[in-house]
Amino acid sequence: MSPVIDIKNLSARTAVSPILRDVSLSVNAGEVMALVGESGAGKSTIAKAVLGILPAGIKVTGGNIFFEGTDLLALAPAKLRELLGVRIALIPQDPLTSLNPARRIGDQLTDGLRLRAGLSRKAAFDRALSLLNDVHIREPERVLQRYPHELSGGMRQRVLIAQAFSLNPHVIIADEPTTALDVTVQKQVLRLIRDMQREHRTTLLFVTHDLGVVAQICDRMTVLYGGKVLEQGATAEILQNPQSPYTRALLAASPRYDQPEQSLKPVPEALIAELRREIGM
Ligand SMILES: Nc1ncnc2c1ncn2[C@@H]1O[C@H](COP(=O)(O)OP(=O)(O)OP(=O)(O)O)[C@@H](O)[C@H]1O
Repeated sequence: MSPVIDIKNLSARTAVSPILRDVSLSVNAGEVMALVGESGAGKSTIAKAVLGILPAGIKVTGGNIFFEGTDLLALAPAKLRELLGVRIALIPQDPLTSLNPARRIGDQLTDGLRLRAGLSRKAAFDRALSLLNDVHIREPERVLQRYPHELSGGMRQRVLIAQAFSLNPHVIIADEPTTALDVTVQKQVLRLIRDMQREHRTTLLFVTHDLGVVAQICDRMTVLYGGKVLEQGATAEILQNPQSPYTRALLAASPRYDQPEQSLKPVPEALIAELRREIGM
């Protein structure tokens, strides 16, 4: 089986420093791949590179990002825009800033269905209603009339999950999709993403710093530090038997969702210093 996403030797840098160092990873159809690492590891940069939305200060200096065999980095911007939202969709980190505050939920949710899938206004609203039902939003008719600020954070994220799945994309990139939510809502939203992913058999690239989240929904994981891949493999295997000293330290530093009272050990500074020397940071 050929991978849906196949990143090969991707490097990127700012004017002053490397951000991604020879990153390779592949995600097979229907699989959930986690990008894991602490802040600054380069997780979001990889996600943005796939989506073609790298900030102006970061340039790709080498490598390829194949999506179903097509190198996204070699694609004309207009062709890339055709894929985004339709074949490749995003569940963003902050639902409030990702929705237009001045437009009703219904109008925002139906845009893609009308403009990209060619549905009539009526058909798009019917589909939006059914999508809101799928993400367990009560009274969907009323919610379609609301503005984003009238919804809770969890509701807004459900709307964005509905939007991400609305055009049956082959890949969804979820960039820390539960970080902005409070803990009980995080669990519900995570379960929703997992259920939707399984039902639609969508390939999912899941950016997170939370190993508890990885354990719950990701089939495989890629551990990053300083823009470099340190370890990659099946989640269960890595969590049970991490090969990289950094992954071991990251595990020791993470609260276990099944044993939250256990004391945590921060990643040792000596290990970070050694890693930075190895990577050449
Ligand atoms: N617009 C930018 N200009 C310059 N450097 C940037 C820019 N955005 C990110 N960086 C740098 O790129 C590196 C990787 O950042 P990135 O956001 O990909 O990490 P991350 O693993 O997603 O971390 P976080 O969880 O904090 O978002 C960091 O050193 C960051 O400071």
